[in-house]
Amino acid sequence: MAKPISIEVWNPSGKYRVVSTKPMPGTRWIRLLTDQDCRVEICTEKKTILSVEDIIALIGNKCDGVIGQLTEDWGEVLFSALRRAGGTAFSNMAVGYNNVDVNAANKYGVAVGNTPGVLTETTAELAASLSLAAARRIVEADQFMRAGLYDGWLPNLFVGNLLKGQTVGVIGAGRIGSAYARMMIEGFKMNLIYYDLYQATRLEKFVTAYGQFLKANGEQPVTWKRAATMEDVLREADVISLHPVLDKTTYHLINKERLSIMKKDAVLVNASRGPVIDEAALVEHLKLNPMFRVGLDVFEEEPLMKPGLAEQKNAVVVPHIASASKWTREGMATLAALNVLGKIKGYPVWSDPNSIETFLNESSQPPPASPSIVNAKQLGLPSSKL
Ligand SMILES: NC(=O)C1=CN([C@@H]2O[C@H](COP(=O)(O)OP(=O)(O)OC[C@H]3O[C@@H](n4cnc5c(N)ncnc54)[C@H](O)[C@@H]3O)[C@@H](O)[C@H]2O)C=CC1
Ligand SMILES: O=C(O)C(=O)CO
Repeated sequence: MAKPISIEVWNPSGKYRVVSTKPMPGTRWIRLLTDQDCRVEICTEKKTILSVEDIIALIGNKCDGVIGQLTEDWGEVLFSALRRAGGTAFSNMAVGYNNVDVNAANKYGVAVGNTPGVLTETTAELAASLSLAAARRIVEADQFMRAGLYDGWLPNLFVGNLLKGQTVGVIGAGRIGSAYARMMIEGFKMNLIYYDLYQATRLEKFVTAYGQFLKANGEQPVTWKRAATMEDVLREADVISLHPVLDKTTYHLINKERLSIMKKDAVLVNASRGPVIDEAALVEHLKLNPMFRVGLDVFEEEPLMKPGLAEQKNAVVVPHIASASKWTREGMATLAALNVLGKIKGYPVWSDPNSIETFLNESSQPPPASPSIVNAKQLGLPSSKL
């Protein structure tokens, strides 16, 4: 017999059963659910990544909705199990939902929520941190200090790259890519080149206005360019940060060939999804080009790194923590819980998933709506007029 899964239960007499596959930061998300007659069951298993079988056991025979994680494989098997248990609501505690088969969810009439907006700045700040850490060799220098190797200032010690006046390249200039671009432009007076399927009009206007401000102050103005091809970004930029969604069009977007056209001393940052880079090709490139540096938050086969990556001094690696600020993680939990609650209660879907502040305001009741349901149209869910 399978070992029972350990859980923590809130409001045992609640009418609706909502399962969270992981403990999540804060308590507001729990309160919002229990106040609305939900029994909340939180999986407290020590195991980091739950299997499909573990989640089927959690869903059980009666489950109205599940809050899940980006490490879980939400496809046909789980959505059919959820539907059999009477459930129609699922939310990822993440903005990216490449772990979710939305077609399967549609087939079983399950709403799929995600958590955009609340993590935009936090994620962009981590991408900016990785850019700086890689450009200025901060991790290498830290290790050198701790190893007791510092025996005095030297003209050639840990020389890195100056950002001011250089070009920042952004691939995927959506919410996070645009926020990152602004940080690098405003903070370090970098010029912008970006590639996206859509024009980033607000970002372009910001750079134009900031350039005019600098010029009026007698400083060198910053500039922007929307690249016709991704290769243009790779050839021209000194620091390149990847922020697209992961789908068929972005899988191995950065491969051996594209790495070879980048500047030999470029900095490449990835805080989107690991498979956007062919990581084995990247390891080879790092070995052959010691001046080329990367900052990685995500990996092709998490939690693993491809062989050789950990040994490369020109790589800064952190464990998928880009959205890990307290405010953001509590906000993600709140949005995910409200996505599930909204569907269970038959609330409409918030009409602008980018404007979620009202759901995050702790001193007021959130509006009766699901903040962000990605398959609302396919399921014919009503849109909130609030
Ligand atoms: N490392 C982490 O902890 C985090 C990672 N993410 C990842 O970042 C991604 C982006 O998040 P947001 O900015 O909120 O999403 P978004 O939807 O606002 O931006 C994504 C952009 O990528 C563009 N894009 C799509 N296909 C493309 C292609 N083939 N070439 C170039 N651009 C393309 C889209 O047009 C869009 O502008 C998420 O999907 C998620 O995978 C998000 C948050 C935290
Ligand atoms: O939200 C996401 O997509 C993440 O990767 C975690 O914040």
